[in-house]
Amino acid sequence: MSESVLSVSDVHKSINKQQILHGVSLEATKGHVVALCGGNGAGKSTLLRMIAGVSQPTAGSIRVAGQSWKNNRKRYAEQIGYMPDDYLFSHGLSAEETLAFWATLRRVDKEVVGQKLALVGLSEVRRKPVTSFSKGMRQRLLFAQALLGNPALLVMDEPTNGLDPYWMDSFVELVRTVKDAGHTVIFSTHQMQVADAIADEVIFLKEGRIVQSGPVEAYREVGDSLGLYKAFQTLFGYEA
Ligand SMILES: Nc1ncnc2c1ncn2[C@@H]1O[C@H](COP(=O)(O)OP(=O)(O)OP(=O)(O)O)[C@@H](O)[C@H]1O
Repeated sequence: MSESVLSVSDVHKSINKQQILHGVSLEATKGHVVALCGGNGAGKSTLLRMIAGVSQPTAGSIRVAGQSWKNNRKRYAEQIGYMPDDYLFSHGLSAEETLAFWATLRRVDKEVVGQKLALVGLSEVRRKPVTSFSKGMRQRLLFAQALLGNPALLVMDEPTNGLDPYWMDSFVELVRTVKDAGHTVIFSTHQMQVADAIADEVIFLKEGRIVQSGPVEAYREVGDSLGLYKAFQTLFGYEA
């Protein structure tokens, strides 16, 4: 049997008495890429933040590489690299300095900084201020940050939002590289072409519930790459 890396079991979440998630369960095995798809307000970010350990479920449980936040927060956090949907970078710091700062927080050797910058293709611009970077370059830096601790699970919130086709393609390649290296990935998107390009499994979330899920091939069998678009349109009543 494949090794389970992420196990979300009957997770509920309420914020200010509003129920956001209603009993969500999902599994991801080692080296698998899961796309969490849904329209605005479906609960994707809320779920990903809980998997990342930023907030906690109201009920239910989440395990990552056998660890739970309740039992050991430090060990749990070590299993996860988190790429938020947005991040305000410090003014004046270069890419290298920014990553070195995060490496210190993570207690990761400084030499890893150079390796991760090379992996995401930012070595040549490592001394430039991050505030001069394009959206695609900043996304790459956040990606490098998420990989610093060599996590079992990479959690990414809308990683390709606002990227032009060039950065989108190179992002897809990066995810393939980390998948081949054995990392498990869960990411949210409403861009079906991204899900189609990199996901092994697709999960559709609507109003805080999983309404459909399955291997990406199953959608291709229904209508080649259009299968995912059609599923999205049918479920959410508009185009992705
Ligand atoms: N801190 C919060 N306080 C109040 N309501 C919240 C909070 N966080 C999320 N919500 C609500 O929970 C619901 C789900 O939000 P969430 O950001 O998880 O959705 P999403 O699927 O990521 O949407 P999007 O694609 O627009 O980012 C929304 O109705 C949102 O207003």
